[in-house]
Amino acid sequence: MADNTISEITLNNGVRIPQLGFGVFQIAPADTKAAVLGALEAGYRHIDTAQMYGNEREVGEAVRESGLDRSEIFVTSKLNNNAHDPAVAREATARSVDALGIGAMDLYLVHWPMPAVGDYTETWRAMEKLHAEGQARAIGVSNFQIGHLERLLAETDIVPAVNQIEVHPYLSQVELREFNRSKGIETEAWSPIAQGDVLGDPVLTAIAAETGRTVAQVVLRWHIQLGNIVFPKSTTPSRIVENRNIFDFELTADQVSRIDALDADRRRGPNPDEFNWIPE
Ligand SMILES: NC(=O)C1=CN([C@@H]2O[C@H](COP(=O)(O)OP(=O)(O)OC[C@H]3O[C@@H](n4cnc5c(N)ncnc54)[C@H](OP(=O)(O)O)[C@@H]3O)[C@@H](O)[C@H]2O)C=CC1
Ligand SMILES: O=C(O)C(=O)[C@@H](O)[C@H](O)C(=O)CO
Repeated sequence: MADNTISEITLNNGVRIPQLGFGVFQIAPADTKAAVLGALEAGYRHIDTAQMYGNEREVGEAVRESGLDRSEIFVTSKLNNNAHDPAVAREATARSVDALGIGAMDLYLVHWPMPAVGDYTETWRAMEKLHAEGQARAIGVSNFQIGHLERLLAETDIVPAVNQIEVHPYLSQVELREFNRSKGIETEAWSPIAQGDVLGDPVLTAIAAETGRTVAQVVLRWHIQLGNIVFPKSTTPSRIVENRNIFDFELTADQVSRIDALDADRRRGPNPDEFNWIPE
């Protein structure tokens, strides 16, 4: 407990991923390199970006300029919603790999299933080919519901390594996380502190007082003990450090249960069954 080392999880193809990372959604390109360098300085070794975020180039610059060996940093990106077509997916992936400029991605995800727009099984077939060609060490999905996963598992070959979904104390996603687990798919939790929405909660505030930690640390620690992979976003240097320091304490089973009980099925982001937004 006391050494505060970030734990790792072994994905279903043997690739290892740090359980804590740093998310860069809504970090402007001009601010991204400094934020990622700050996170790497604080000890993070896992960065979560996406074509949609417009900051892959700056993430890559930070990785290259960090002084760390490329193999020490785990980088995830995501296929954008306008690329649900095998040929378009191939072009989009080439642009991502070029922008990042760090060789193969460690993990590459289909960002949203986009059920009314394209056929995500065709997109996944394209991802399988890109993986076989070495563009990414592991491939996975994001925002896939149980029905989407069942179809993928029935009609394609590679079981996604992860499913990156919205999870926080107000949306604990018990059923979907259990489904992921039963299929060997790791759950990645996006908006792990609900973009700050949970931070004033009285139950969480009480547990923070009991543990001598901040509410953000308590919530991130809850994710870690559930087995979720998390990558909180912050551009505040003190919070970047605070969020990293969650491996030197443990919540009791009772504290975990009290956080579990906060589930209210309340999303901050879109419902993946209905979200079919295509960026320009
Ligand atoms: N696959 C998908 O569809 C999605 C993926 N994601 C991924 O998940 C990552 C994290 O999710 P995100 O939506 O950014 O939300 P988070 O739950 O990580 O919350 C980020 C917000 O919380 C604030 N914050 C961070 N740490 C603290 C702290 N210790 N105390 C108080 N406030 C804090 C940040 O402010 P400040 O920066 O000012 O410090 C920011 O406003 C994204 O960056 C992205 O990588 C996110 C959404 C969708
Ligand atoms: O951050 C992401 O990864 C997202 O997909 C979100 O931005 C999502 O598209 C959204 O919040 C739309 O309102």
